[in-house]
Amino acid sequence: MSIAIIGAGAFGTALAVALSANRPVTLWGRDTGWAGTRENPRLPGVSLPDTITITDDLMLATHADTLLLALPAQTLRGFLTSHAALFARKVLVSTAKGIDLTRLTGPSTLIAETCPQATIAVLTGPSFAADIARGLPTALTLACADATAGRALQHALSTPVLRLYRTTDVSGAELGGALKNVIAIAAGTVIGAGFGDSARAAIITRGFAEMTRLATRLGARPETLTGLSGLGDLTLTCTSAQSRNFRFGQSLGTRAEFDSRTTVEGAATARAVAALAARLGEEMPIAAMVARLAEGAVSVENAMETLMTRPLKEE
Ligand SMILES: NC(=O)C1=CN([C@@H]2O[C@H](COP(=O)(O)OP(=O)(O)OC[C@H]3O[C@@H](n4cnc5c(N)ncnc54)[C@H](O)[C@@H]3O)[C@@H](O)[C@H]2O)C=CC1
Ligand SMILES: O=C(CO)COP(=O)(O)O
Repeated sequence: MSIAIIGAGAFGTALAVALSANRPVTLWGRDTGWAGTRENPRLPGVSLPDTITITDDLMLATHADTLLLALPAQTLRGFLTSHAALFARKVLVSTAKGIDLTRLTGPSTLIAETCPQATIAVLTGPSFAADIARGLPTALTLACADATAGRALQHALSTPVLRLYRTTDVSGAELGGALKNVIAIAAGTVIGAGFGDSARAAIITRGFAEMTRLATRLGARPETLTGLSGLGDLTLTCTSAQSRNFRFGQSLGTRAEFDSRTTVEGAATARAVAALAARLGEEMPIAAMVARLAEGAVSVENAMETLMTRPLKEE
């Protein structure tokens, strides 16, 4: 199996470092002006080994048979549409955590729509780029509907410090990764606003209930949601200031400025979730509130009051 990573942001670069322990890896980025230094400014302090070929030549990168797509979720559809011919018969592994706002689908469906002959997989779970790049022990979910291809990917992408668990539930795995970002914004907001750790625990738990309700309605298996890609990543992202989604939430809570160039997948996904929930007639009060908070349509105090004064119900 030959591997290229498409997207030289923090996560693509971290994956390149981890996987280069097994074999040579190609890392493609649209802006690789930093390549001569062997240090990506998006992942400072990490020196890239010589076994990684850094390139901005997409033709060269797509010589590999297996391509890991490490682009932000809202850019994936446009990127795949523009370059579909290069990706047509590849094994495509998405690492994006989001729901596309225009199509209201996850990355695997975007890939299926643009590259119908590709083998599709999803790599997701609790894993900060900086942790992976430093070689810290990490466990992820590898989801592929084709069990044979999934098994081959699981073995090829595992290393002594990167342990992959396998599932055929692609939809469940990618929805867990997308939805946890929305709840992480809510958790960050609660902490930023000083509502306390008890309120955060409530947001995590009720947020997980929302995640499970929507994902299972969309065909996910409940046990996938309780795995690494769901509960695992939700736990990480709602409790660590390493998370950009959590920090964005904190900035809403404290009314501090936030660098708009930072990748925060949960804001767009919250809007996508609100639209999906309306279409399906599902109640997603926390996600709906995150969508309004991120747009500045409601104050943090009003958001919390609205959530706390909803009609009382069974758990
Ligand atoms: N950073 C992390 O710890 C983790 C990130 N992820 C996911 O990985 C995906 C990528 O995130 P990061 O690498 O962290 O983001 P990043 O913000 O560090 O990098 C994004 C990269 O995508 C490139 N890019 C953006 N639009 C593009 C386009 N239209 N064409 C080509 N390249 C484009 C940018 O130039 C940049 O190199 C996201 O979906 C994120 O949720 C998943 C697990 C962990
Ligand atoms: O998905 C992640 C960890 O698993 C990274 O989270 P952020 O995108 O919020 O930084």
